Amino acid sequence: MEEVLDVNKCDVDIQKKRILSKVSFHVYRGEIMALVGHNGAGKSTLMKTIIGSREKVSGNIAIRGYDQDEQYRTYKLNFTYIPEEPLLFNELTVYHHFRLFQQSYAIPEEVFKERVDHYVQGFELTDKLDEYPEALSKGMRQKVQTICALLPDVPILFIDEPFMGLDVYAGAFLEKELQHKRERGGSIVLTTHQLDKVSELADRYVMLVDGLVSSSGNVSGFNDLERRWT
Ligand SMILES: Nc1ncnc2c1ncn2[C@@H]1O[C@H](COP(=O)(O)OP(=O)(O)OP(=O)(O)O)[C@@H](O)[C@H]1O
Repeated sequence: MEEVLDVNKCDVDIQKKRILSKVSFHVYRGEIMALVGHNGAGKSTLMKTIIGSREKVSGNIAIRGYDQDEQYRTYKLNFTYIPEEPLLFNELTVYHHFRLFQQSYAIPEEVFKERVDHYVQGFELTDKLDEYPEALSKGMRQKVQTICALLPDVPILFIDEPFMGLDVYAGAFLEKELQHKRERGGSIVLTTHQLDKVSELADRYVMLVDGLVSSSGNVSGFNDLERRWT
């Protein structure tokens, strides 16, 4: 199996406190990996470290063999990220956000138009394309951020709490899109507190307890884990 993400013995400190300790795991091509754990276990910190917005003290991270420290420019073109809280630009319209992603990831015009149409309809944003973020609800901003991350065909997508803030219809649409992405060979790492989503959607899980990987494995064994965890 082809390894897409390799996280190797990562230590992360925040304000001199060790938040992640020797975290190691990998993600294969075409699989969905769920990061689970209690509040404060370190899931968001781990994601931020992988995408490069938080520094590690030691360890290595590579995506498709591109090292985060040595080859960051290529590394970052191999993933997209949906943060827990939408981070949009006040001075750009919804459509301009999509254009920005098109340019950053060199998406061909035809593909871009087709995908924007598809996602905007699926997420019910057709009448919002010319709006600025301040005129959108939080859920709508989350949808815009989600579409941006879905537009490029990157090998791996990181999503912090994908279903938080989305209505039932949008959540179901996103779930279907994530499954399509996986069928096309894409990999996804997501954090979630919704344990039903883990068994429904993910292939494997990594469980963090106080910044340490306490267990990992196939989701088929997750029901047992869930009994121990809750
Ligand atoms: N900016 C920060 N300053 C100080 N401490 C932080 C900061 N960000 C995270 N932490 C600490 O790091 C630890 C891990 O937090 P993190 O947000 O990664 O947890 P999480 O597993 O994502 O939690 P949740 O499920 O609540 O989202 C917590 O103890 C938290 O207090």
